[in-house]
Amino acid sequence: MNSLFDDADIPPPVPELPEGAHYLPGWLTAEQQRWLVHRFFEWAQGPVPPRGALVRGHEMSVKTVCLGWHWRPYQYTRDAVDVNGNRVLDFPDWLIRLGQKAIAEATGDAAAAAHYQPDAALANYYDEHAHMGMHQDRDEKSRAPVVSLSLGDTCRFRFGNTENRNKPYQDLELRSGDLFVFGGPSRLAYHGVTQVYPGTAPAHCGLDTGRINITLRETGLST
Ligand SMILES: O=C(O)CCC(=O)C(=O)O
Ligand SMILES: [Fe+2]
Repeated sequence: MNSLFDDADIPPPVPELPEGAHYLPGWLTAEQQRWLVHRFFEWAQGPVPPRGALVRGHEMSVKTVCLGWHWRPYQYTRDAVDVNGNRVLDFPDWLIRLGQKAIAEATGDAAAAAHYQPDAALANYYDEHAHMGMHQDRDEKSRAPVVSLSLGDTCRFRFGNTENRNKPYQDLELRSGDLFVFGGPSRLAYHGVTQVYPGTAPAHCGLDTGRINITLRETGLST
């Protein structure tokens, strides 16, 4: 076999998604991925360490560090009241611009992109055993889209409907560098991460083990 035509690096076909959901595989360059991975490790050294949030008394397997606003179920606060009480890091300007670029390229709607003002980021770290159950992102007052960036290991991402956790849903693989956006009629779709595939992170992404996912949101809150 001629390895020139090896298909290992060709992503699977892009699935048909419900209105408002957009999947842009390979959106981040290798350099951008490495840069974001470094930022994640800086954030993790910041005033609030990553922690598994308590959901109905159970600690999530995913460890989360927040920017702008601290998220805990089912509330945003400026201070990490359920961790160490410290105020979270500010939401950086460059991350607003990255979010706007993501909206522009995912939706083609330049006006929506210009108005997008994400003010909270949840940076999640998944080890090989971590997963995230089906849920809606509904603690935000704003219904502006959620922008999701994936780094490191590939995962199986389940994107469902707005009614319940069950079918219909679609499974897709989110790989390092992929962008996923959900807004409009898909803003409150249930979604989750059913599996992380260890050892699948590309060497260029700067993360040896595990997966990082960064979601950007507009909280709709002020001060
Ligand atoms: O890790 C992902 O791809 C999804 C993360 C997510 O749904 C969340 O942080 O609310
Ligand atoms: Fe979510």
